[in-house]
Amino acid sequence: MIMNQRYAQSPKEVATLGTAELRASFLLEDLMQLGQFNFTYSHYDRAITGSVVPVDKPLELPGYENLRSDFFLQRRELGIINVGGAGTVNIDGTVYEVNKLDAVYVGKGSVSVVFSSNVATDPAKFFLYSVPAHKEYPHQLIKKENAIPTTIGSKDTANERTIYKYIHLEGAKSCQLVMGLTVLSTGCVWNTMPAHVHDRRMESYFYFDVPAGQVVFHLMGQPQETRHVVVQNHQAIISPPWSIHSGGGTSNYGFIWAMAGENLVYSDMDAVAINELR
Ligand SMILES: O=C(O)C(=O)C[C@H](O)C(=O)CO
Ligand SMILES: [Zn+2]
Repeated sequence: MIMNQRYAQSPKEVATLGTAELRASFLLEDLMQLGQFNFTYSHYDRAITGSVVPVDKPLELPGYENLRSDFFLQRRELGIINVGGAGTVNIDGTVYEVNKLDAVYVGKGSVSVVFSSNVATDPAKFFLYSVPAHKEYPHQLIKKENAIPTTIGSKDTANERTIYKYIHLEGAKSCQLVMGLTVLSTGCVWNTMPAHVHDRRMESYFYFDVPAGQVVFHLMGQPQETRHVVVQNHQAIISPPWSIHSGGGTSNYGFIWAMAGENLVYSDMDAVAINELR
C-alpha cells in the first residue's frame, strides 16, 4: 500500500500558486472517511497527517511501502486525538478508552495499533499525526479533563479561544511530536490571530466541529505574502515552517494543531503584528 505524498515548496513558489494549485499542495480533503485509514506524507519534517474511522469492526494500523519499514511505527511515534464518538485504541494489547477530545501518545516500536468504535452509529473519528522518532517513550492516554486549559484572546476582537496542550515539553513526553487542540468561544471566529511563524517546526491544522454550511478561511504564506485556503469541517492544512497558520471562520469551531521539528517548546513562536500582515 502506498500513501499520498506532498512535496515541500519554497515561499517563492507558493507566492505564484493559484487557488487550485494551493489547495492541491496544502489542503487534505480526504480525512475521516468511514471504515478506512487516510494518510498523507509531507516532506516538511516528514510528518504524516491522517485519520481512521472504525465503524463496525476494529481497524489495525497498516504498513506502507513509502516507509520502507517492517511496520508503521518501527522508526516513528504517533499522536492520536478523537473528534467523534467514544472508542478504543489497543496498543500491543493495552487498551485505552478514548472519548471525544481525548488524546493518545504511541511510542516508537509499537507493532500493533488497533482502533475501534464503541457504537457503530456514532463512530470514533481519530485524527492521526506521526513523525520520525529516535527513542521509545511510554504510551500515554491524555484525557481532555487533565490537559490544563489556557484561554487567550478576547470576545471584543472575536478571537477568544481555549488551548489544550497534550503532548509537549511539560506534558506527555515525545521525541519531536507536539500536539493539542484549540476551541473557539461562541461568537469568536479568529484562530491564531495575532499570527506567528516558527521556522523550526512544521504544523498541521485539522479543523473540527465546523457547523454544517460554515467554513474557515485558513490563512497561509509568509507574513508579507499571505494566501487563503477555504477549509471545510474535517479537513486539514499542511503548514510549512515559514508560513503563518491562522484563520477566520464563518462561525466558531475547533482545530487540532500538531507539530514536528527542532524542539518541544509550545511557546517557541515568532509573533507577527497584525498590521504587518500583507
Ligand atoms: O489558537 C491559537 O493561537 C493556537 O492554537 C495556535 C497553535 O497552537 C499553534 O499554532 C502552535 O504553534
Ligand atoms: Zn504555530
